[in-house]
Amino acid sequence: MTDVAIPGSKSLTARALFLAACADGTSVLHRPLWSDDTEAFAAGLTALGYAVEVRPDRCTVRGSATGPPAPGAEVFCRDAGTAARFLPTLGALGHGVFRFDGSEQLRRRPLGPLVGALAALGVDVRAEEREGHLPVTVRGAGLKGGALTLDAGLSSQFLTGLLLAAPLTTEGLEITVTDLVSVPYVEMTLAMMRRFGVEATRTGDTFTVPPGRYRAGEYAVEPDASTASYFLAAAALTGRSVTVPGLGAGALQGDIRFAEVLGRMGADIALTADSVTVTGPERLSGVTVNMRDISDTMPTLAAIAPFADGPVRIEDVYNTRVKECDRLDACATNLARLGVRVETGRDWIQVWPGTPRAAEIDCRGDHRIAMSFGVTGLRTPGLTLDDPGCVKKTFPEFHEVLASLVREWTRSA
Ligand SMILES: O=C(O)C1=C[C@@H](OP(=O)(O)O)[C@@H](O)[C@H](O)C1
Ligand SMILES: C=C(OP(=O)(O)O)C(=O)O
Repeated sequence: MTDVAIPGSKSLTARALFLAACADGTSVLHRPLWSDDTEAFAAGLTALGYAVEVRPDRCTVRGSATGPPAPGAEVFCRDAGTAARFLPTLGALGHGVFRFDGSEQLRRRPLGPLVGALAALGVDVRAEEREGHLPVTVRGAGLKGGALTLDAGLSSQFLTGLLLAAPLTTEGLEITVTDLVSVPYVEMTLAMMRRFGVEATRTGDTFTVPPGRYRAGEYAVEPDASTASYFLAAAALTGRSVTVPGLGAGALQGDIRFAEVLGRMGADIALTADSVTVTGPERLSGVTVNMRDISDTMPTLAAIAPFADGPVRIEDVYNTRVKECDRLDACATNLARLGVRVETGRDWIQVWPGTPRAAEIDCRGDHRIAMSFGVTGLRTPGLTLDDPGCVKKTFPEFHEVLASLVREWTRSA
């Protein structure tokens, strides 16, 4: 059995940074993730005037319960969806002109529902070039709050951005969603808000957040469950065992449920309060799985799917088409390059058993495509990635950690 140390959760780090920035007093975050996305998030907070002190294993944030201290800012979100969908709500709480922009990749991704929601709340918010996309300028004048409807069918991040900011509005927010994906991320948001002292409620499709004050404190970030999926998949694919310490039954991240999917494919799963272990079977079985709640792990499953003894079908993942790239298309195109039979529809992908042959993977600048097919490479001699460095978005050391896992397996064989 091999322990793999996984860096902190991107989603928990971003939420903890936001909440600490909005709390009264100074907060300390332990074991946050430092990667391109969370560095962009922290730099965004610094631009907004918050005092953020970054150390490798710890981060200190001095909060302001009355919105961003800066009288205006330019915030560059790089490739980070979290920064683009959470930080503009801070601009709306502030007083001044706040401009948000991102990489070409992030500019392509949808932002319309958040822009529309802020406008419905009376905020002066404008997309500069293309409706519903970065760059946007927010002229903050404090946020009164109120009731609104929101379409979160392309991304739950629009809802999370509004929920996190809601307690700092004068009247609170009542948000009714007409559609919602990635529900566990919203549950994570509500749990984190509670951890920082604010109770939001959900009744059916309506989320209600009263005005309130976040409490500063200490917060320890769990290892990232989406990152863990590559190492759990590696164990499932090779018949080996991997344990991820620090990530167990009490995890706040929905992506821990990827282990259950591997269990349905015949892997042995041991979940304790604070660890998960996957042991691969002789041969994986085919499976049909709805991944609407855990769609960041869709590429992980698609990339090991050819090695199952029957078809693997992944359903209800339309919104993976508007992530760092069109992930359904990227998975299908790369599997086809490897000589594997694959078919996709609007919101699904099906992969048939096959023996992948050597090919170069077109990563499309997407860390999850690179990491997922990096795992395929464990059983595909000659597989290469055209852009291995794109893993820096969430796990700059991915390739070294995977290689050292393989070295350890070889030593113990
Ligand atoms: O709120 C979050 O931290 C995230 C929500 C999910 O996005 P969508 O809601 O767009 O699916 C997920 O894919 C992303 O990696 C992180
Ligand atoms: C979709 C992702 O990131 P984000 O939306 O936070 O940019 C991801 O990490 O897979």
